[in-house]
Amino acid sequence: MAEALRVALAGLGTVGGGVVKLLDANRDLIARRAGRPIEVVAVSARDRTRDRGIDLSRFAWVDDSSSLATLDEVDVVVELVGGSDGPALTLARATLAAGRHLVTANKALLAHHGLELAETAERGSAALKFEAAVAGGIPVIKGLREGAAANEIGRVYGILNGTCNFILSKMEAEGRDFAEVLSEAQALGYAESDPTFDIDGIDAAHKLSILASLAFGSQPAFGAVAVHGIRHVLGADIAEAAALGHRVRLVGVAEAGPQGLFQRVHPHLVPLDHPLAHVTGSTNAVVAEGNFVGRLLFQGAGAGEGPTASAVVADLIDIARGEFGPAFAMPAGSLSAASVADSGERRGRAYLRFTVEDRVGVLAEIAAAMRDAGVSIESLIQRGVAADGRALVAIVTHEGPERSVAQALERLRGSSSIAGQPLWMPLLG
Ligand SMILES: NC(=O)c1ccc[n+]([C@@H]2O[C@H](COP(=O)([O-])OP(=O)(O)OC[C@H]3O[C@@H](n4cnc5c(N)ncnc54)[C@H](O)[C@@H]3O)[C@@H](O)[C@H]2O)c1
Ligand SMILES: N[C@@H](CCO)C(=O)O
Ligand code: NA
Repeated sequence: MAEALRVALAGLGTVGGGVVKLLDANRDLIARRAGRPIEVVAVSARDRTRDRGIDLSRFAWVDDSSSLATLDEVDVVVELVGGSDGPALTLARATLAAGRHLVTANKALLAHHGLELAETAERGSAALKFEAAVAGGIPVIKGLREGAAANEIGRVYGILNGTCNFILSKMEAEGRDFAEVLSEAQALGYAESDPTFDIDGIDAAHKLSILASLAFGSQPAFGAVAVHGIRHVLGADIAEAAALGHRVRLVGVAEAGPQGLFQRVHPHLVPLDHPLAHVTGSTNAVVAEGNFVGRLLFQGAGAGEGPTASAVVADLIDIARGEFGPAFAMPAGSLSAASVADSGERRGRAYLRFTVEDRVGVLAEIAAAMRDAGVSIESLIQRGVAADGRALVAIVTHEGPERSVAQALERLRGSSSIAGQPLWMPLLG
């Protein structure tokens, strides 16, 4: 058998520990499939003494992770530290600049620096691989980059954050509000080190920018994605959505349109006859629409030790086989700049929810604002009066431009009849 592929591993947390365990458990099978053994030779993490349930004495230990990039006996560096900058970026740059291959699960790093890293990788004929970065164990990077490579993609969208999907599913199943469910989601171990990245849609936006790059040949650019999280979704919104035959899901959508590429992460109302409505708990799912292949659905575990390690090691097997090309499906110099999302011209149906004072004229005021902005109302429900004397008004609009809905909301801003911020959610079409 050929010489081993020698791996240096930075980060021994959930994913890094999983990679060591997987390489141990499936050692022989991986060697047969890869045509050569894959061996970890050096590791780096913050705490050398922590018990991780794995024997680290067989690996060289390095305190400064960036020095893994230039260790003599290393072919590939696996970056599982996390963070868009700091030690992860330093290590990624140093590894690729040294002409070494890099595998990473770090979507934040790629969303912010993917273009630069892809250019450096190409200059050094090195691989830059990141299957674990989007939807964890689901082979969606391979699916788009290889499986669907012959297609023009019209739209790619999906549930890209397990933490949010877990929270929304729990709120739905148990009729509870966001704040009550949040701590349970954090205990799952899927949350980012800064959990606001999950809840505010940032993690999903990182992943969406990577998917968009693969699907549309755009430069990965976090700043081009419009981002809204699930913080303001109430249990009552989920109940109204259910009454309307929908479920609330945080969906990232990247779509080619007349104004260029549009990328947005936003809670959506998803109709019950759509597969994404049936994705529950921490599961992820991605849909890609190709002009020859049709609709593809990728679904599975988007996070966790085993599934994420499975994706990291799949990348190592590709490298061991010598199977890799440009990081983002075409040479970095051919990727086009991503246009910044402008939703104004988009058309669709929308859900709007207002918390209102229960008094004469409130509904008329809301209806007038809709009329004046040219928004056509499909249905309107006013629900109950709470102890504080407030009621909930939920509206679904007919299809129309998003700009008109934004104008209606603008007209209502500052109204003394409306408490707090109204919530707007598109219906997934
Ligand atoms: N946990 C998941 O389910 C999951 C899924 C997909 C992608 N990811 C991504 O994988 C990466 C790792 O995530 P995780 O959940 O394993 O994180 P984690 O916090 O469990 O582990 C991070 C590891 O990095 C080490 N570390 C921190 N600073 C370091 C430094 N300067 N040098 C060397 N090591 C350092 C820590 O000691 C720890 O071992 C992140 O980019 C994350 O977004 C995680
Ligand atoms: N925090 C992420 C981990 C996987 O990338 C999630 O909840 O989906
Ligand atoms: Na993946």
